[in-house]
Amino acid sequence: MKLASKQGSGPQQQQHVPPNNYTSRNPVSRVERLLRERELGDPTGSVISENEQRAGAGGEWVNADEDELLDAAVAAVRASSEKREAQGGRPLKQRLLVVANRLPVSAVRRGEDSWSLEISAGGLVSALLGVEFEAKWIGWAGVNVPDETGQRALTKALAEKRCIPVFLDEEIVHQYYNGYSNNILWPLFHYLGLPQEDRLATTRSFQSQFDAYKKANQMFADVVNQYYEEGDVVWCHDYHLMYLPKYLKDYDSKMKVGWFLHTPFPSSEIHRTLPSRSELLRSVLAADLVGFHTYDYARHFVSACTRILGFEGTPEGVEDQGKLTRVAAFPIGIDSDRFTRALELPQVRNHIKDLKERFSGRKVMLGVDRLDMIKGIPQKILAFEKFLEENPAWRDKVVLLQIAVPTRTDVPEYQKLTSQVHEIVGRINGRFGTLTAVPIHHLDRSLDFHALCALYAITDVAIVTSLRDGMNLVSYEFVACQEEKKGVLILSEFAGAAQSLGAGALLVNPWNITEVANSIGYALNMPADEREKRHRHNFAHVTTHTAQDWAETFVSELNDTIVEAQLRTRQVPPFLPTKIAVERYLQSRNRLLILIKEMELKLHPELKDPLSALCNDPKTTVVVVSGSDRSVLDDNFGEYNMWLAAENGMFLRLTKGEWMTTMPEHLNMDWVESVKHVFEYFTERTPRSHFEQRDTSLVWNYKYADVEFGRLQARDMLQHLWTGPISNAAVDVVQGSRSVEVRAVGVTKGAAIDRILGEIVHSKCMVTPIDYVLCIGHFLGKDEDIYTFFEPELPAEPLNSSRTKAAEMGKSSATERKTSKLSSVRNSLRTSHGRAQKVSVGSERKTTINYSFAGSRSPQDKLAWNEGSSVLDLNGNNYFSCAVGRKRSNARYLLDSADDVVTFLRDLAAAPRGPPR
Ligand SMILES: O=P(O)(O)OC[C@H]1O[C@H](O[C@H]2O[C@H](CO)[C@@H](O)[C@H](O)[C@H]2O)[C@H](O)[C@@H](O)[C@@H]1O
Ligand SMILES: O=c1ccn([C@@H]2O[C@H](COP(=O)(O)OP(=O)(O)O)[C@@H](O)[C@H]2O)c(=O)[nH]1
Repeated sequence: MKLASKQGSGPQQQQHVPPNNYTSRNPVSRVERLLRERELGDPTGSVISENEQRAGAGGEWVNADEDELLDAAVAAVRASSEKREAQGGRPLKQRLLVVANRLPVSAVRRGEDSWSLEISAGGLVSALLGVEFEAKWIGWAGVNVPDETGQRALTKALAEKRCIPVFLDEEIVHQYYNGYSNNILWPLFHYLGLPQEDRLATTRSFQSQFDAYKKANQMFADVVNQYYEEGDVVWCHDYHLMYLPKYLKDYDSKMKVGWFLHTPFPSSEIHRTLPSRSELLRSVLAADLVGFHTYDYARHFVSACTRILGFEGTPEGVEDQGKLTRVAAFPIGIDSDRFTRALELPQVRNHIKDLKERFSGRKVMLGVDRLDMIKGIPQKILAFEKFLEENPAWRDKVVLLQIAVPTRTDVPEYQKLTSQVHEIVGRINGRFGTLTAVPIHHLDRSLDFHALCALYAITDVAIVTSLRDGMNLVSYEFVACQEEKKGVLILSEFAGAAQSLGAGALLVNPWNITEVANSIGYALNMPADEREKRHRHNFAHVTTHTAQDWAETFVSELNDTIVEAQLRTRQVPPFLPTKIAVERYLQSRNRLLILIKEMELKLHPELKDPLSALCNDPKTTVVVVSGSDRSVLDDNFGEYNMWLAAENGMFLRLTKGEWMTTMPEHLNMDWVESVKHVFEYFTERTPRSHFEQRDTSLVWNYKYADVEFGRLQARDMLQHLWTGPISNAAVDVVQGSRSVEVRAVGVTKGAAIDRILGEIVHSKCMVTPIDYVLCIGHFLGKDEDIYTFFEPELPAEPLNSSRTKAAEMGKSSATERKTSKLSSVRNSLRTSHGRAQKVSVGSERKTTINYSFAGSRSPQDKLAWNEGSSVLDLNGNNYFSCAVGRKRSNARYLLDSADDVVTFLRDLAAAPRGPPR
């Protein structure tokens, strides 16, 4: 996947990073980085003090006490952050609301108004047990409570544990939990496909289950909303609650919402089979931050959003109309200390002793799984059978202990699995067992924490054969308990944990029974030094990547993401104050009008005369910048007295002169041939589409094709490109409304302006600095850097905005600030970077590029010309950047449509002209 880095704001700083941008562990906090990018610099400034009031990067979490295991569960939901209040020095706490389908405790009714609470089993609960937070946990208590008395009593009992129940009735649980969540989403996300929808076999259709799913999500949202206070962080968990971010944001768009998926997110090819594929993605995208266990899952999610929704995938996440949802990988961990501490407890030591005696003379193999089809339990047992079959000498020397925790027992698939596993175990024990010993000990129940720790500690070989698994914490827990024994971990390559424990484990494909059987043999015979080496590696990982880190990183990133979104000024700008823009135009001495046209270059007939008038005004320079090639610009604008910038400014000409190239040196174009193959392939398969090859880009256009089909093809094309020819190339991919463009990195309209202006200034021999800039256009988000090109030296605010008013009241000097650096710059572009050179249209001669990318120079630095003279004398009031037809933009102003542009340019042209310069 080719992704442009966000490390620099200027086009010159665009660089390419390896495709792991969805990972979250950055050395510098995201906000700091953004501040640096935005040259706000001082981390004690006003923006950061807003940031100070959040938990997160650098924040200290308050540790809660941990007594009993149940209290530990409660502590798990106690997220607290301490940050110093800007003035008083008092700590500010940020509350965290953890929302998951299941509470960390399940309720068991003891009487009309009495309840006992038990710890729920499963990875999500275990992970959060390892986290010390000051927070509330909102979820389902795993039980139907139809009566008010019961609900009241349970609410009270849970409140002591900082848990808040969501009461779901039986029918909803059937359709939402057993049905949509566990019979549809769960198998699909684990690559087991969708169940057949058979109206004759069940009254529950996909649709009714989906409706119940939405209803349940709404019920969770209602409860969250009831407890939510401004400033809280709401962390939603898992596939049960994919609608929750949307419903929460419907309540309050300012709510800080994160969503984390504990399962895999499958390839978009799998996700697209889901009838409600788009709605679910859109609802998740309402969150501010979306997290996954691995980079792969994050990448799959982003590609599902680009392919299914047609949104833009960026290195940061998914973007739609300027609204970014951050997507990142946050691999979960465990609280390893809790396990190592438990091993020291007398009752655990006793248990260990008993188990050692019980299995003395035999090597112990261990499997611990919920009895779920994704865990590959039949595959594991069949591999063990094969091993025994092929290694008779081991038959009385090894035992497999399989803990199979019953789960989702109301779902028919799980019931079938239970019978299947029992049948296989019975057969194998019958085949290889003796009167006194059986090779497989199969337990259909859960163990308590201490029993589990003892089992992990005495195990020689742990075996995890998940067919798919979000992470698999059992493998982490086993490693944490093996400091003494240094046993071997056999681990499915399809578990998320394979990415972190792969170096120390024996990785297997669970579908390959022969391979798994061989690995069992290899593990049982592994020499001590190899075991030691492998264990060391994994132990170091497990003890340093803890559940606490995971949760802190997520919450901190969520806070940062929100501050960042506020800083990221993809805002809704005000409308262009056309009257003022005309007035200022009249008052100025040297104006620059930059008109940007994307694909459709045909000039509006009513614009011909005004454009001629503007072009012929000696105090005005008009430039048309386009992604199109030279001949297209020639055909459409050749008759005017203006500058043309083709292929995003790579070629330039005054209409009276010849084309010149401003192409940077060292522009890597090695990718062209392979991209061309992909374009040819899709052109052949998409009637009425075509592609153009330009000097710095390739554009596939489907504006004349069937729109729907064209879009589908474009999404497929992007997938082909990302996974193939451009996966390592220095290119940007720009998705247009009817086009896909692949262009060399740095070929943006903003980057072009730097080079173009140098050329114009030089060739026009300007003596008067440019004191008015109008930059107006209709194009894609990627090229928006053109609007910000002039910004660093200008006040940040446009006219009419609320922030400008504040600035005008207190800091009018900002608006008056002029381009002070201009005269201090000694070397002009020309002398430092040379001149553009002429080429003729269609010429093979590609002259060397004389402008190298300009780094982080300010526009004035960029545009200083000969020895000390100024190119720009622009103050904020005379700068009008204006986006057409976009809702959000980096431009200062908006115009609704092309018609508004025509009206405005007509007004501008009709304004009285000044004397020649
Ligand atoms: O609540 P249940 O229906 O009984 O299911 C138990 C949990 O199963 C899933 O666990 C996942 O989360 C683990 C921690 O991130 C991860 O290691 C594992 O690979 C996943 O399968 C499910 O995602 C949870 O919501 C359930 O609570
Ligand atoms: O008898 C048992 C068996 C398992 N577990 C816990 O259940 C979790 C299973 O998590 P994992 O990520 O391996 O898979 P999941 O069940 O969440 O899919 C682990 O923390 C185990 O310690 C448990 O509490 N009691």
